[in-house]
Amino acid sequence: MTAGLTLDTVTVRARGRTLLEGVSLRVAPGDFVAIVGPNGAGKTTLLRVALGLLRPDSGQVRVDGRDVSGLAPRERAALLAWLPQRLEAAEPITALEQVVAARYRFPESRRASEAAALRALAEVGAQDFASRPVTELSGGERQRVAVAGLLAQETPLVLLDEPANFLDPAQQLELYTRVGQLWRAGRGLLCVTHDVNVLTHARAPGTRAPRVVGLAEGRVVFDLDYDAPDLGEHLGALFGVRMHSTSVDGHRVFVGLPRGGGAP
Ligand SMILES: Nc1ncnc2c1ncn2[C@@H]1O[C@H](COP(=O)(O)OP(=O)(O)OP(=O)(O)O)[C@@H](O)[C@H]1O
Repeated sequence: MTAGLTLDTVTVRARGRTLLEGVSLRVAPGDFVAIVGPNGAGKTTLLRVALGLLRPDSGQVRVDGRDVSGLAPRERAALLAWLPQRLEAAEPITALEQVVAARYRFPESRRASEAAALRALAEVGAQDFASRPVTELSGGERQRVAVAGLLAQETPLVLLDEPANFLDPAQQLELYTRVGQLWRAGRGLLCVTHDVNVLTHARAPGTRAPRVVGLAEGRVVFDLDYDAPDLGEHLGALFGVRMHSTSVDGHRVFVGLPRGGGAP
């Protein structure tokens, strides 16, 4: 099967340092893969390499069976959408303009692009921002506009770098519920997050679990289902804490505690 995103023994070096070492990973349509790891583990580097923004020193990245570095910008935009970690808004374009820009690969009229962009803004409850300059929006509002851009791009693969950045708890819950809808609609999702607990919101009752991939010093150290009994143990080792797993209203949640402390 060639559809989806495949990283095959990818190694990236920069300034004499190894940022990724022999990373192999596959995100097929309908997969939800979360990447977790300490600061500086290489998570963003992994996304950049997957997007073809950074060339691996060795190994291969294939999207839909093709080397990502050989894709023309429009071809790549038809396959991969991404939400970067930092949302820079240098130009005072409106939220609508920004989401329209996410449609550039579609051979369609301006009117059709605007209609699709407005639908996407409405889906994330950001229709009221449509005519406001993005430079005047709060971090959370800007994040919702960026998510509308992801929806408007209509790609089979979506890459997210800490999408809950800047969002309050209610917005985080909503965002991950929406991410879950994209997942169940058959998109392949690769999502960097510092907080595994948000993944529980992406899940509908009775559906399968997201995969959680641990990255440490540029290497994959585990690849487990969110339901795996030993996930807490692996997360604890990854972050250097004691990770307690519990259940709240049927949602599995993890709580990091200092090592050597007593039972909670
Ligand atoms: N172009 C570069 N040249 C040299 N070092 C780099 C370059 N890009 C990233 N790094 C280093 O590679 C390491 C991994 O960076 P990366 O941004 O991928 O980490 P991360 O896991 O996303 O971290 P965070 O959780 O803090 O966002 C860091 O130590 C960073 O300083």
